[in-house]
Amino acid sequence: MATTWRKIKPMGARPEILRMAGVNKVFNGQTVALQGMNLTVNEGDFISLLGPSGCGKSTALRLIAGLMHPTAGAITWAGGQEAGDLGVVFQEPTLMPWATVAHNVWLPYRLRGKSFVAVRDQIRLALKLVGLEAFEDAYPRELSGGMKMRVSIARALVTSPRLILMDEPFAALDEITRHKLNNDLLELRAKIGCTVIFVTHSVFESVFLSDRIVVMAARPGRVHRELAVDAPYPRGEDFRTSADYAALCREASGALHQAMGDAA
Ligand SMILES: Nc1ncnc2c1ncn2[C@@H]1O[C@H](COP(=O)(O)OP(=O)(O)OP(=O)(O)O)[C@@H](O)[C@H]1O
Repeated sequence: MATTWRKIKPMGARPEILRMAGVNKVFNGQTVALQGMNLTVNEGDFISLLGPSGCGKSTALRLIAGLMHPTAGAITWAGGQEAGDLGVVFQEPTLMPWATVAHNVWLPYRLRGKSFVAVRDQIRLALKLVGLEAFEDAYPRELSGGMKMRVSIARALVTSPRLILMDEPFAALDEITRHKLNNDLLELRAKIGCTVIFVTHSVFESVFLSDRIVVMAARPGRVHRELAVDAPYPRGEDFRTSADYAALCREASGALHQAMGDAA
């Protein structure tokens, strides 16, 4: 993993890294999960995909991850995609119970044929970034839910990916742990300048984390509206309890209700 991190540029100066253009996804010839989805991702963006259940948020992530192909349209990486360009964090930490924390974080490199010893420093660095450097020899069963999720995040960022996809990673955690991990994720982003697409149902979480919120509508799944969250980072408890945050949440909530009304 890189030891010199990317710096997050101001919104207007971020180079494009990925583009979805006119993407449709139809399952079994009948379920139109996405129709005409357009999205441009720029380096350093923190984008939330916010929308009602079934609007195609996970489908969009799975398409970007290359786990399936669009029925129509194109997903293009600027400069082409290379191994290690993508890190993925799912709602469940999906750790191998028989392997130590360090061996779990090794997985993306192992799949590329790199020995544990060759990437040990990168693994240690990734664990340090998520505050688990003292747990490299622990097994998943010895960790709390929040710690398991941190291991999953370390595994996603160990290759210094250009883009990290997170599919409702904190949805199963209690409120306090979720807030803590939201704070830590922003700190992490400030340190390493990663680009994130984050799927959530939570207006509050999307406003707290993102600089762009893509509100999606269902039936068929599509982008309803994009909102810029024009609040400076770093964001912490002061932001979470501010009038600006409340106003931004009201705006995002209004857009979400409109999107759900559109779909009704
Ligand atoms: N493999 C599949 N086969 C058939 N239909 C699918 C498949 N995956 C998703 N769908 C359908 O596509 C639509 C979009 O699903 P998707 O999981 O992307 O929505 P979502 O916005 O992520 O929902 P949620 O917030 O509940 O996770 C839904 O109608 C879903 O039933």
